Amino acid sequence: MTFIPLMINLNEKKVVVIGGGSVAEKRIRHLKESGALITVISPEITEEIRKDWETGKIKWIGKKFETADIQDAFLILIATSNQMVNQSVLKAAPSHVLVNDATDAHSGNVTFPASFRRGRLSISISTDGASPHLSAEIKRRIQTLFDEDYEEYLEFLDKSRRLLKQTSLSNQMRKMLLKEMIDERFLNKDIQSTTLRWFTKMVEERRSNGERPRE
Ligand SMILES: C[C@@]1(CC(=O)O)c2cc3[nH]c(cc4nc(cc5[nH]c(cc(n2)[C@H]1CCC(=O)O)[C@@](C)(CC(=O)O)[C@@H]5CCC(=O)O)C(CC(=O)O)=C4CCC(=O)O)c(CCC(=O)O)c3CC(=O)O
Ligand SMILES: NC(=O)C1=CN([C@@H]2O[C@H](COP(=O)(O)OP(=O)(O)OC[C@H]3O[C@@H](n4cnc5c(N)ncnc54)[C@H](O)[C@@H]3O)[C@@H](O)[C@H]2O)C=CC1
Repeated sequence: MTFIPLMINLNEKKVVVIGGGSVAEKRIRHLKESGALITVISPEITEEIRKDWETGKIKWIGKKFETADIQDAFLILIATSNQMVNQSVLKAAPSHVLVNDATDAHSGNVTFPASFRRGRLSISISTDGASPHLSAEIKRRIQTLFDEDYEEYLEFLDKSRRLLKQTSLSNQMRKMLLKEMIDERFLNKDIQSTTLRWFTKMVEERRSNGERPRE
């Protein structure tokens, strides 16, 4: 049995965080980007979590964990430093719910990798719980290989791909061009604009010939 990587859409999904310390804070910082509806269950919370609560970004219930807190959750994050509490959350979690245990990779069914984004490019590293430090170190090394220019490059690749779908080029030619653009010289913004102009022209020519665009 091994954990496999998945990307997840948490928009509007209920995420319940048990615990309000530094680990919970780190997770919440990350989760806020996802559009999840975050509820924190914890008698005490950090300054940063308190600010999120005061500004309405998250819900906080200032009490100890009880089974009823997690019954309608989509994802449960266990982040207290009390192993007895963590065990009782694990026991109470419905079997179909996603559970992350920050204190033990294998006791839940999802783990958090080290990750970073460059716009629509996202890169994640996991060590199956063996060494979070190594994940973080590998992330730092990979970050230097993919600089901020990748954000725009991804947008360029997306636009190009959409335009190419609307041209009358053969599938083979389209694939060849898409592959050709996976080259460092296309990180250059001038080359990007020239390429997009060329693709746009091909689409317009197709339209003016009265041909329907591809579906
Ligand atoms: C299972 C998992 C939790 C999950 O999935 O929720 C987990 C578990 C544990 N972490 C522990 C400790 C530390 N974790 C970090 C850092 C990170 N931990 C992250 C993920 C994960 N950590 C998941 C597995 C990821 C994988 O498989 O590689 C990262 C990658 C991502 C993130 O947290 O967002 C993030 C780096 C982010 C970045 O920089 O990018 C540091 C370093 C630091 O803080 O600087 C330390 C201290 C040094 C040390 O102990 O190694 C302990 C022991 C606690 C204790 O001793 O009390 C446990 C429990 C255990 O397993 O023992
Ligand atoms: N995944 C990771 O990256 C890391 C995980 N850890 C693990 O995460 C655990 C938590 O670490 P920290 O956040 O630093 O601990 P912490 O001590 O700062 O916070 C613990 C939180 O749990 C809350 N809590 C205690 N009893 C509770 C209960 N009955 N119900 C609800 N909330 C309760 C407290 O109010 C507090 O907010 C540690 O046990 C550690 O093993 C630690 C470092 C990194």
